Amino acid sequence: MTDQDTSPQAIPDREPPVQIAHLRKVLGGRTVLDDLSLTLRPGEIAALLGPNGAGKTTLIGCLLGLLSADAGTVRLWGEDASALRAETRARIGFVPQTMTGFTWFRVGELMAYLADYRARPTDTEDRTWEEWAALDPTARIKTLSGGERQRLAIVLALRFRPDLIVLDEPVASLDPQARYDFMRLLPAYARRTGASVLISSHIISDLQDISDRVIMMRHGRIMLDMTAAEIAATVRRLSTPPETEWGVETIADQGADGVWVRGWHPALDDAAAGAGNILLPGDVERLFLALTR
Ligand SMILES: Nc1ncnc2c1ncn2[C@@H]1O[C@H](COP(=O)(O)OP(=O)(O)OP(=O)(O)O)[C@@H](O)[C@H]1O
Repeated sequence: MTDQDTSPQAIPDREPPVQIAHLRKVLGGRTVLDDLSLTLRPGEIAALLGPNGAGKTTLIGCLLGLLSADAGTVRLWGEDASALRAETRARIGFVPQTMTGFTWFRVGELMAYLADYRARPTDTEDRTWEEWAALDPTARIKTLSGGERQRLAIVLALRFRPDLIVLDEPVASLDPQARYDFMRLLPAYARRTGASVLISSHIISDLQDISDRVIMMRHGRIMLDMTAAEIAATVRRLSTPPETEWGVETIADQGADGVWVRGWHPALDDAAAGAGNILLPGDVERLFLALTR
């Protein structure tokens, strides 16, 4: 990697990489995404969390223009996601949940084939992902294990130095060492290249460490969209229902286990404890479990 920006898009973008407004998607007669709005800013790393069936993959499909919106708009750098120019499409690196196809290729052949096919040159100086993946270039793709295919999908998506990286559960089949290394390399790489990242995963502890922002979905809607720091500072679990004058909003009621609130100020901690509350600081994993129960 050189410090010089070798990407063809050195001019700052006027529009955000992702801008979704009032998106609705119906699949099989069911509303799977419902009035969903989301903006991703340049260089931001956003974690997309949600239980099975929440709509994460559908949202990613709409974002990439693979699925059409039934209502609302999806724009990438100001362009309609369903009609992106080839140059704009080449700015996106997408890692799908599972990589299918291309089974007859060898690893090295597929890399070369896709490098020719893309409207953007491969970053040949930066071997971050090739080194991380440690794949045999002569191996046939049909012989790769699930985790090796996942590594390949990551290399194929990222070696073009994308400006927008979209990852749909990229680590599910990686071994612990590969996952650990990936979760350290990804934010460093994004910071270095200025890429924006949207990453979905069920492994919350991974995401909370690397993301600037946590987006929690359920039933096709965004339930919470905050930075991890905001969650730590302004979200608490109280053991008793909050006093109204504290000016907080209840976001999840766990009955005997207490109430999650947002809009908290750390200066209230002592007063709340003095009133007999057992306070739990905002924590992404516990909050997710409370919101999606
Ligand atoms: N083609 C389809 N026809 C009907 N329903 C669909 C279709 N594709 C997805 N769905 C439904 O849409 C909902 C959202 O699915 P989606 O794959 O987006 O969820 P997800 O949040 O990615 O889940 P997971 O964590 O399990 O990957 C699910 O209830 C799913 O059954």
